Amino acid sequence: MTGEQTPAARPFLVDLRGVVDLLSRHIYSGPHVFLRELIQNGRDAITARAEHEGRRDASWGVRIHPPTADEPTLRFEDDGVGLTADEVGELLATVGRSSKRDLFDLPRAGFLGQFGIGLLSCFMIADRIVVRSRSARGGDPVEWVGSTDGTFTVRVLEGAEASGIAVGTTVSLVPRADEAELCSPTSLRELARRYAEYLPIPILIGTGDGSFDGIGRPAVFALTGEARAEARDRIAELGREVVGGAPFEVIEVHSTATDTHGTAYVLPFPPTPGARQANRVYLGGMLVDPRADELLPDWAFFARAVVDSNGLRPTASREHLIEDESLEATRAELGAAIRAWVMRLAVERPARLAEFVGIHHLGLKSLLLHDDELAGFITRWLTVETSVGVMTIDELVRSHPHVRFTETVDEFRQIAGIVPVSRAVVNGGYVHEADILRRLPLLFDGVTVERVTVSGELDSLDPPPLADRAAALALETRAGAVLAEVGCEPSVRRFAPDDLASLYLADAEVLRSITRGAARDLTGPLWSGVLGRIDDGPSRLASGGSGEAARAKLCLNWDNALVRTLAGEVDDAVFDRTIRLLYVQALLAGHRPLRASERAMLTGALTDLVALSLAR
Ligand SMILES: Nc1ncnc2c1ncn2[C@@H]1O[C@H](COP(=O)(O)OP(=O)(O)OP(=O)(O)O)[C@@H](O)[C@H]1O
Repeated sequence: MTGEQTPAARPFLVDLRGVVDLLSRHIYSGPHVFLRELIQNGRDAITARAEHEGRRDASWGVRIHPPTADEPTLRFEDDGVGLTADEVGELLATVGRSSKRDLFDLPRAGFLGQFGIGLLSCFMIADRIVVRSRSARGGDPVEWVGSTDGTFTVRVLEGAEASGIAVGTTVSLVPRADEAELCSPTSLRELARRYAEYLPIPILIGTGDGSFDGIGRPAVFALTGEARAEARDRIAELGREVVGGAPFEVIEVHSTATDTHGTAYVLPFPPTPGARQANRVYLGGMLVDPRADELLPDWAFFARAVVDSNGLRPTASREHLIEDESLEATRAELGAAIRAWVMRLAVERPARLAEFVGIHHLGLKSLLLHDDELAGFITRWLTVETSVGVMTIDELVRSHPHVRFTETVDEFRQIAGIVPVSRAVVNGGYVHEADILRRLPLLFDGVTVERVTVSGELDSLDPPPLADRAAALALETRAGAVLAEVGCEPSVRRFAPDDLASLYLADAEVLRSITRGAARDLTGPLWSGVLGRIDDGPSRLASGGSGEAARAKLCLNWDNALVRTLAGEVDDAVFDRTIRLLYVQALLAGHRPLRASERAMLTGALTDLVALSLAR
């Protein structure tokens, strides 16, 4: 027999310093979380004691004694179940061991801890942790001392040392000098309040003169039923704190899937673009994430929720939620509550809904494109700009069931001035607007939509009467010769009002081409080459070049007296200068920036006209 031996299995060794470093640098957001972990252990120990004794004493709580000048030790006492000598050895000294997991290694309901690393966070502020504990299960009290070098001692306390130690646990730490500030009474109070103000057990902080301050307040945001109705004002008051002003609305939200209860506050102002949702999440009354943006659906960008849950799961740092099925189900249920509020508002208080839409219209517009159900009742309350004034979509589809809209603001500006009331046009140029308008036939019975263009509208304007056609054509030809140098084509039409002599009209693509032309004049050779190639491409359009169909138009109003005069016997020089002036005037009226050549044209035409009149 060769006697091959199986090597003996040996346990992993853990370098505690490495683990503490891992915790402080990569898991927890900073050393301050040690207090949260201690409060959480105290709270869990009280839950375990209540389970063990079959009763809960309302006075069981935690007491925090900040270090003082005479006593540099921070003491943290709880009235929980305590630990026996065996438990101390097993639970405190084994990284990752927790009494809060069940037979199947799942987190036990009712307990906040689960990972078995929380106590180690105390090493982020102190080199030694001293735990003295007396178990509710009986036996002598015990002392466990752990050090950052990875060693620990356990001893049973007897006689005088044991007397005066009640059931519960005291953790003592001497903060390192660099963490002393963190352990000042003010800082401890602030931290305890941040993490545990809603924990339903007494949490007391020593003031240094033997007295204690309590930090608790009821979690009004999570109340339900009658208690919620009674706490209405306090819930609204909390909303001011959460949203930074009186909330537009306070909505009760809950998820039965995860035993989550809370309140969603509707922002009274539009959130800044790109702002995170920042919802506050408590688990069992303890703060987990003050800025959770995954709690509500994206579309609920206008709400900020504060919730307490017994079913959502935290990451090991306890600073975020795990993105799992529970969170997904919760998000869906909370979203449904907010959606139901919007629906109720639509039915019961339409004016209030209109106000809400007015505040959040920009965000709502993007949301409506993805959410048909919401779109069904929100869309009608959105307002749009039309050639006959601002109106809600509801008013629009009633008065103009055939909705005509422009794709850009520029086109709208050009068209709005000439279309008759019966052919009103909607400005679809603002963000998401055209997309929403295109969907109107899906949302409203009998509604049709049409995208209008400048050239299409121009074509629909009346031509001069038959008897005047020849004169009008002659005017077009004569004006065309003057305007050729600016790449613009005259077109004689009739439109109201008749005191408007001319209009500058150009389709979106023509305007883009003109802008590129202006940029070419200003930029260096590289860019002007690139911009030039765009215009020389297959979709070649004219700003000063050829491209018949796509040239800008100077639309001359045949009903205007000056235009009619120009169609008569007019001296060449006067005709030329007047057409130039009408062109520049139309550009200015259309809010088009003047190019250098157009500025020169304006000055030149005026100077010449003055000179001509002086010469006569
Ligand atoms: N104050 C206490 N009273 C009684 N038992 C305690 C106390 N503090 C810690 N323990 C015991 O020590 C174990 C380890 O505690 P630790 O804080 O490291 O992890 P945890 O609370 O179980 O989990 P988590 O890392 O999620 O906080 C606990 O499971 C608990 O059994």
